[in-house]
Amino acid sequence: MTESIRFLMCSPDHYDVDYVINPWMEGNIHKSSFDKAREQWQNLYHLIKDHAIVDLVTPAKGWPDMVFTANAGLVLDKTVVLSRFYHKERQGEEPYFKTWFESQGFTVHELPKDLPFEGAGDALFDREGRYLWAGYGFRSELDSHPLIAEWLDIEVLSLRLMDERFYHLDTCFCPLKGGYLMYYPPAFDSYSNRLIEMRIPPEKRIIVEEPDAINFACNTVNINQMVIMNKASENLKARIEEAGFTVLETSLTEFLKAGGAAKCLTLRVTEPVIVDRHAVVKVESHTVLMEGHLLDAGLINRALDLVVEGGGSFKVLNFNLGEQRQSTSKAEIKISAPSHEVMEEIISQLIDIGVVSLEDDQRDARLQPVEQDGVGPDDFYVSTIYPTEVRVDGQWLTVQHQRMDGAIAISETPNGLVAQCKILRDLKVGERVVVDVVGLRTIRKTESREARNAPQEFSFMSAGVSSERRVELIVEQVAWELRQIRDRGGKVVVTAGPVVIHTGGAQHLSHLIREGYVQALLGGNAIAVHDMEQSIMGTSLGVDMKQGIAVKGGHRHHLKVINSVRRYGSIATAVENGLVKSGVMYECVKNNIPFSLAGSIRDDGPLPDTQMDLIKAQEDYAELLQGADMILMLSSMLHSIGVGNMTPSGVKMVCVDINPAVVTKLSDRGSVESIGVVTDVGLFLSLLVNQLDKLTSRYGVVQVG
Ligand SMILES: NC(=O)c1ccc[n+]([C@@H]2O[C@H](COP(=O)([O-])OP(=O)(O)OC[C@H]3O[C@@H](n4cnc5c(N)ncnc54)[C@H](O)[C@@H]3O)[C@@H](O)[C@H]2O)c1
Ligand SMILES: NC(=[NH2+])NCCC[C@H](N)C(=O)O
Repeated sequence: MTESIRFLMCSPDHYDVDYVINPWMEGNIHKSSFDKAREQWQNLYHLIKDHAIVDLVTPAKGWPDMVFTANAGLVLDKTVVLSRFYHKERQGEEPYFKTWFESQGFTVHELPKDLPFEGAGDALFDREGRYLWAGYGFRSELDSHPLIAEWLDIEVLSLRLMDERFYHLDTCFCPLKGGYLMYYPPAFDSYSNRLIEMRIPPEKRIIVEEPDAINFACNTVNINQMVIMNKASENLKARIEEAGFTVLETSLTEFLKAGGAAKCLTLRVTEPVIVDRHAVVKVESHTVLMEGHLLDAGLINRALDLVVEGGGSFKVLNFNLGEQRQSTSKAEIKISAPSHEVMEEIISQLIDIGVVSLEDDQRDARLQPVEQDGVGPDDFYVSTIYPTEVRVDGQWLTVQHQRMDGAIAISETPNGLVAQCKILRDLKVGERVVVDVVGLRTIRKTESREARNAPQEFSFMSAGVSSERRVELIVEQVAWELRQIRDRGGKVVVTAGPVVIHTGGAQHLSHLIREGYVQALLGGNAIAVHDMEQSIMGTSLGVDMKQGIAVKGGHRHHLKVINSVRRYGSIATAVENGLVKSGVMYECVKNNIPFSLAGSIRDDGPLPDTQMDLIKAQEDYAELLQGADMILMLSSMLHSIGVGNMTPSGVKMVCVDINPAVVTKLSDRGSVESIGVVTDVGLFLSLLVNQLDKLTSRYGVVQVG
């Protein structure tokens, strides 16, 4: 017997599966056998007793899970951090464990009431005593880790649990003597896995596979070179033995029904104490403010989900609920993350949805100089579509040329500091670029309840993909908007792919251009080629547009068209000389509508107007997009995504595509102004033109094209 090692156990007099608080208990209510449980517990008790001292705490009636003493608290030396159970089903165990610890002369630390932490079930010492691994995600809150680090004066490494079957750290993670670690990696998020790999060298990692993990192989009691567990496969046993341990199996099936096994049934009350240790904790906290229709627009849910999905945790410090339909709510939320890196990622996503960091009222943004033209600092802040402000030298600057996926560059000008969004290639030495996420805020329009809720006639719908039956309603809305924009002299930009022509949409798009509904056209080589092919030869990609059948030799038509237009030197000259007599390109030229054709690797020809210098093409696109009120994106994934990336929020975007995935990608920018329509583009355009004609005649201004 090793005198210096002691464990605390609790006999299963009142043990049963009485309720469900973890997936193992489901379907097992009152299914464990009392006699068998007692026998299994006795076997474990004697096995441990042969090698260590076992103390017993008196079981209390009505608290069936009290057998799992690992959850009593976390002990180091003569100090204990008492558990604060997450579920009320176990909270009644707390006073019994507290009394026991006090009777044994421990100094007992108690966490605040609303800060769950489930003791040694969720916190495991490295067996060399160097640091503490602490789990969070299901039963214990990340915010408990800094307090534990302080009280036990030890470095805490936070690990996030992801699989609810492994809801306590000790169900999937077991540090062993000699710096070994037996664990089941898929139970953790990638950040935690990296942290583990940084601390434990590969030769000391004993990876447990799922079949062993679900037999609670990681839930092991380690006494020197011995490991006691419910069950292990031959393969796992061999690997553990290779590391120098003896494996003792003892069946604990009745306790598995409650979600526990060997380690859960014990609490080690003598832990190796390293004298030279210090409290270190990487957990960071940050207080943020949210304002708006937090409940009815679902903003608070989105924010809290982002925090949790990002690996952080939160505490709502204040919530001021707006009392009336039009009033907004306000919430102050404390966010915690296991490291600065994780915090940065979470905050940057929260900034995107308009959350304001409270500390940032006092903090300037962090800037780093551009050291090479066209290259940003490593962790530059990636811009979004939302209007952004950045705090430099104590003043908030509005970022100019807002766009997605750029960097924010600060330059000194004779008129003072200027902040602007720049794509990486445009960064210049002499500018400074925002890194990290401090000193930044985005300005979000308060979304009204109505905009977020079910679509109403003539109100622009919230972001989301429409179902087929809503297409007509959307067409009505788009038609209404197009008319409004035209009447007030606004700007509509169309980006379109060749499918518009193949689906018979050319005549409708031509109509829109002729009627003044389009102020710029963006596309590629193909739309122009197929449109002019239809105009000159009556086919589109060799298919007769009237009869819908392929014409003999038709596959060469578009090349002939390209060749003819090349002879004229430009589309405009070809139109002026009567080669092209109708269609989309014809209307553009005739109505002085600027267009930009961006080249691609698959282009035939190309047409003389197709810009094969892609940087120049992007600049042309950006210029034509300036000041747009609405962008109609018609069946071109390539050009639509390109356009989406350079457009700030506030511009209405309508994306029409037959593929829901494309529509979702484009319309899901989180802004109310984007709308997706999953339908055939030819059909959409024909409905749109019809509706516009109806609207126009309703106003008594019938215009004949
Ligand atoms: N001959 C040529 O030079 C030639 C030919 C084809 C494409 N290209 C070039 O290739 C690039 C990409 O072309 P793209 O824009 O056609 O391709 P793309 O793949 O980017 O987009 C086509 C989109 O149309 C959608 N679509 C298909 N049928 C539809 C329908 N009936 N209704 C609505 N949506 C429908 C698809 O889901 C897809 O998202 C462009 O630059 C283009 O100019 C050149
Ligand atoms: N340390 C452990 N993993 N303990 C297992 C506890 C089981 C108990 N039924 C619970 O869900 O809380």
